[in-house]
Amino acid sequence: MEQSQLQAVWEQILNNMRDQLAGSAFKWLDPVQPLSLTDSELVLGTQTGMARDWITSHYLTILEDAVTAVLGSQRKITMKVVAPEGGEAANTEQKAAEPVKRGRREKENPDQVTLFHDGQTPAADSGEMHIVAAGDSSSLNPKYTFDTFVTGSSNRFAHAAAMAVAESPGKVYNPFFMYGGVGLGKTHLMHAIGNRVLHNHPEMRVLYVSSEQFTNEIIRSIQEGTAEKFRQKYRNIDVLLVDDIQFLSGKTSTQEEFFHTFNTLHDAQKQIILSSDRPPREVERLEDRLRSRFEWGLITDIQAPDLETRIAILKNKAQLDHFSVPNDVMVYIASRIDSNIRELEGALTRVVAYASLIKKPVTTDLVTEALKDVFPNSKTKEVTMEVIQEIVASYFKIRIEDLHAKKRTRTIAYPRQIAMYLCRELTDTSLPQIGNFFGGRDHTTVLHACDKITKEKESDRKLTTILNELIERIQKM
Ligand SMILES: Nc1ncnc2c1ncn2[C@@H]1O[C@H](COP(=O)(O)OP(=O)(O)OP(=O)(O)O)[C@@H](O)[C@H]1O
Repeated sequence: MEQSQLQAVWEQILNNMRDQLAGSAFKWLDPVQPLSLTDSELVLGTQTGMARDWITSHYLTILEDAVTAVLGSQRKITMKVVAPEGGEAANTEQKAAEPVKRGRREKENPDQVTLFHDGQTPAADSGEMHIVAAGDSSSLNPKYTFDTFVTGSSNRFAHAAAMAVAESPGKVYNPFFMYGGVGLGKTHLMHAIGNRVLHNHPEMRVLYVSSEQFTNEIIRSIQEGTAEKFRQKYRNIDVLLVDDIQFLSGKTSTQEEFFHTFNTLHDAQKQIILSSDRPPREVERLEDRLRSRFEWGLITDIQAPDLETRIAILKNKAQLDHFSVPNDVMVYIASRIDSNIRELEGALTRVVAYASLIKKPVTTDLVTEALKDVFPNSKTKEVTMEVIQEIVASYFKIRIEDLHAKKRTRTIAYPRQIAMYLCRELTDTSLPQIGNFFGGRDHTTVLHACDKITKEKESDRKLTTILNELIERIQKM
């Protein structure tokens, strides 16, 4: 398996564990390197024996479950100590004991972790400090940016509002509250805001925490009598991002503390960004004074993506992870997983890993095999240009021959362009092959049609609806 694929599989495994583990676990897990994967074993590398032993004794079961969930079957997990680049393993014992403590601030306050907006550790003397985050908070994921976020009608508004907030923190919508179902991109957008703010204002202090981490910190500060230190930290930041706020439900003392943090930051025109699986009014056992504050700024929802957006998300993922996956396979997966984007991406990773392990090309047949527990009764269907022409012709009430003919009237040319676009998007035929199939046209005509439809659908909602309807029908054939 190629290293980039292996890395993508490993990230999927990490993501799977993120749902179950506190952020502190990732101090240990994030530096782990995947070394090899076969159909029986996953070999992982740590930088020290201590990290290896800690992970084995604390996280092995969850790791094994995550591996099974992502790959569809069990693997033996072997952990090896490997020396980090440019260093000897023996020298790094100390470092790995505190794997993510880096940068200069740690010396001043051991409870703080210094994180860098590009996810890299700068040279020790560069002085480039961008963000100070809580000791057990997760770092901003450098991959979660606006550039890697695919928009469609389900999330366009949330995306635009998030961009506006990122460009003018504390000035436009405060607080900015996003809600939506599981795995629909709330965390991604929050990180994208944080990353953009740090890109524009490297001097700003941005803090991302889950509600669970926030609660744990409060409890610890109460137990350890360090409440003042906690307040200092939370009330001295420029952008506070709190994820999954619904978990504050019923936690009276956390809500009390959060209320004061909120007021201090808001009064100082610092940006507050919150996410939840439901709107503020539906979060149970939440104090009214907090609920009403959550409603002060802008509330926006993220819906489940439509089929076109799901396909676009998979294409984006395939490109980012250097997966070579035929279009019809992506359409096939996207048409079957219609709510959770995490699952959608997970399915793609699993298919690619499966194909690589059994050394077979990625086809819809292989998808059925790799994902048999995800879609138990599915049959393989191949999307062909014939099927696309048939569906498009019947939808626009024209004849299939019209799609081949030379006619250029809009009633014919427009459906023809849509049909060409769909052939390009849903099958793996080349531009000349499509041109040939549509009455011997030149490949530049096909290219023009594809570009035109791609551009128009950005602003034309009706066209997006038509395309979705057509893809649904094509899939049902
Ligand atoms: N529009 C999108 N474009 C690209 N990737 C996306 C998009 N929406 C979600 N994803 C990806 O899907 C995965 C799940 O998204 P994310 O973790 O942001 O969901 P969430 O809404 O925060 O879920 P949860 O409710 O479980 O916290 C991530 O890998 C994210 O990058």
